[in-house]
Amino acid sequence: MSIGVPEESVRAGSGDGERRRAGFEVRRRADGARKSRYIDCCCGDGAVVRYAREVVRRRFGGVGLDAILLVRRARRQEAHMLDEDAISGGIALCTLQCWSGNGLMMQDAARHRRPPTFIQQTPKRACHLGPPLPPGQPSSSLSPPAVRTGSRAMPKLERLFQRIGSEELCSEEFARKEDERDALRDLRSEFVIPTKGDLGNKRYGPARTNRTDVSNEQTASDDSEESIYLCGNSLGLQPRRTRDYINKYLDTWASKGVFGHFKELEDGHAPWLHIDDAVKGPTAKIVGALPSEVVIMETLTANLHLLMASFYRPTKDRYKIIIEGKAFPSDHYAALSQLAHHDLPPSALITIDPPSPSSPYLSNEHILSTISQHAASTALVLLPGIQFYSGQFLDIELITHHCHLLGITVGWDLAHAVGNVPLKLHDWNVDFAAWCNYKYMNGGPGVIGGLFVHERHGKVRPTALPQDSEAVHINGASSGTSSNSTSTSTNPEPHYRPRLSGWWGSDKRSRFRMENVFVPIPGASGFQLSNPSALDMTAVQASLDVFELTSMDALRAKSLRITAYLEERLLRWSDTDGDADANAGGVPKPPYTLITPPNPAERGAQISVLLHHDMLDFVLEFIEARGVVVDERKPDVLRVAPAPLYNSFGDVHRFVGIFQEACRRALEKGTGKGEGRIEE
Ligand SMILES: Cc1ncc(COP(=O)(O)O)c(C=O)c1O
Ligand SMILES: Nc1ccccc1C(=O)C[C@H](N)C(=O)O
Repeated sequence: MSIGVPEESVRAGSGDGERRRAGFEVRRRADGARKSRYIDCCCGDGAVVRYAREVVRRRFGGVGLDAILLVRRARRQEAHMLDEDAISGGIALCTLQCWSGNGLMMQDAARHRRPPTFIQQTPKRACHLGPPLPPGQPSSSLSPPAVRTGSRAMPKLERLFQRIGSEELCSEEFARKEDERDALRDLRSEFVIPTKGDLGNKRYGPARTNRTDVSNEQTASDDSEESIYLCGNSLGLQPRRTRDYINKYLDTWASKGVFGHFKELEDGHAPWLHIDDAVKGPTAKIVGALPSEVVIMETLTANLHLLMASFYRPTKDRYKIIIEGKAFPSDHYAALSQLAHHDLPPSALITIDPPSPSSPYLSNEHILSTISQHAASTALVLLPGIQFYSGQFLDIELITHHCHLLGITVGWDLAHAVGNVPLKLHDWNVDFAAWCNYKYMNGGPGVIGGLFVHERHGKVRPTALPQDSEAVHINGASSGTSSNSTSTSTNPEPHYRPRLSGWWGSDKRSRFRMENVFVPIPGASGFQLSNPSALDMTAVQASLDVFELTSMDALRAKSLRITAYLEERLLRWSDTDGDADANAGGVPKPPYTLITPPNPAERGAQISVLLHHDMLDFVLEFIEARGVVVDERKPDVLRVAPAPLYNSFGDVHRFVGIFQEACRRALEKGTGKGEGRIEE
């Protein structure tokens, strides 16, 4: 076997009936399976296994491949089950994924003991990966398969509250008990929750609302009551400490002037000169990076451009950019304008489109096959970690790996993912990523953003001597495109990835010497341009300090629970006491559908609700008059996001009550008769 370690055959643990039927055999390394956490998992026997091994050996030389798992993708359930088994055993997997045209590849292989034809299947087209190679044939004749490393990122998770009867689930008592058992409930007090009155009036500070609701009835009973704020996916709430931190910043500026840049103050924050370093550690934890791989700077769209200036380097053969069809407009414009900047036509922008307008879900198969289809001419893939509209959490690890196998650089817009779902940007080998700090990060409207550059792209090497032939190519970038193109022993400039530069990206020790020699700080900091707004940095620091009170894992645990609760409550529409299944048995269906993936592993905190047509305006007005804050995406979608840092189960309970009442009133008024539409 290519991994070249002693092995012993073992049978799978739980759930191996299906494996046995499919001819699965699981092998573990004998040299301490627990310690090494490696597994070799092959399907079928004889020819199939030999073929798979041969493909892997030729293509990857066995290097870094610890396991092979042939997954029958046409039956997703089974693929999930297999991966989950492996995860529960704490096992790292590499996956060679193959699809069969008819979904029967594994069984055929097991029964007939013959090598299958590997087909990568998509809803639209199938592309052959080709038949098994005869020995000795060069591997370049194979199209690369999708390969996953590391543990499965997207297991199929259960619907947590499915079995609880509606009477119990929909009671106030249930929400209260959930809040009592919520280990993070005290974090809510770290935030300023606007009152209903605050939201309604036009002045600063609290005041009673004079607003009337759409049906001219009594509005919210008590203006001093906390609003139901489920809009952290757009603008997060203000941490209480933000005001204190900003006051300190103002005091420092008022009392120290320019010395505030340099002076260590008692009980103060980091001198402004070092404020970028002070926020690295906590940021790195949130996105799963090394501190040197992240920097807080500029804003999201600006950062995407800066990163593309470095990572999108089109050539005659490879010049396309692939984005998703429903990309956030700013990303779309950014990608298009990058093409124009390089004198390339708009047709070089390839979009991964949802299968149908009413179903925004992008399956891995669809994403990977679109990328594969354009691989030969693609330079860059730019995708969202979480899709802003549907709330779908993309499989960053899988897609990144797929792109890398095809020689494509891939960047991620993490606007809706950062602070929302656990990320492992370093381990997932992500090339670059950018995000904003005003959504789940709670840094304040339009506050400074952040970016990630993988360690391998941020290296800065000392000037090479001319005879050092390796040094003329750094991280795949030709020295001819870098500012330091003429490398000689007298040239003081180091080698680094080309970029658009500014003085704040240059080494702190020489930054103020004004010598006009750019010496990039290794890592992401070397991508900085200007001195950052200390006011913005202070706000981000306050929000990061709230995150420091917990961990992304703890937040995710709560998020999974509270979002599942929201989903389950929305699915129980019936006025009567039936449970969720009763809806299928003739009880009226709700006048809305949920377009966010039902698998909790494939979403963050947001549930997008597609209302029947023409209901949105009425529903929104009705719920806003009662102190609910969610956001709308015309024509028919409401996005509802319980942020685990500050939202309670009580919030969700109150929201669903008001929202469903609004829907009933809308139906009574005669709206909501047609199916809803999502953005065209
Ligand atoms: C996915 C996504 N990308 C880009 C942006 C634009 O961000 P900014 O205005 O901070 O550049 C946003 C939000 O506004 C967003 O949600
Ligand atoms: N920054 C804003 C300013 C005003 C209104 C909305 C935003 C948003 O951020 C929208 C968000 N990106 C979205 O997913 O819709």
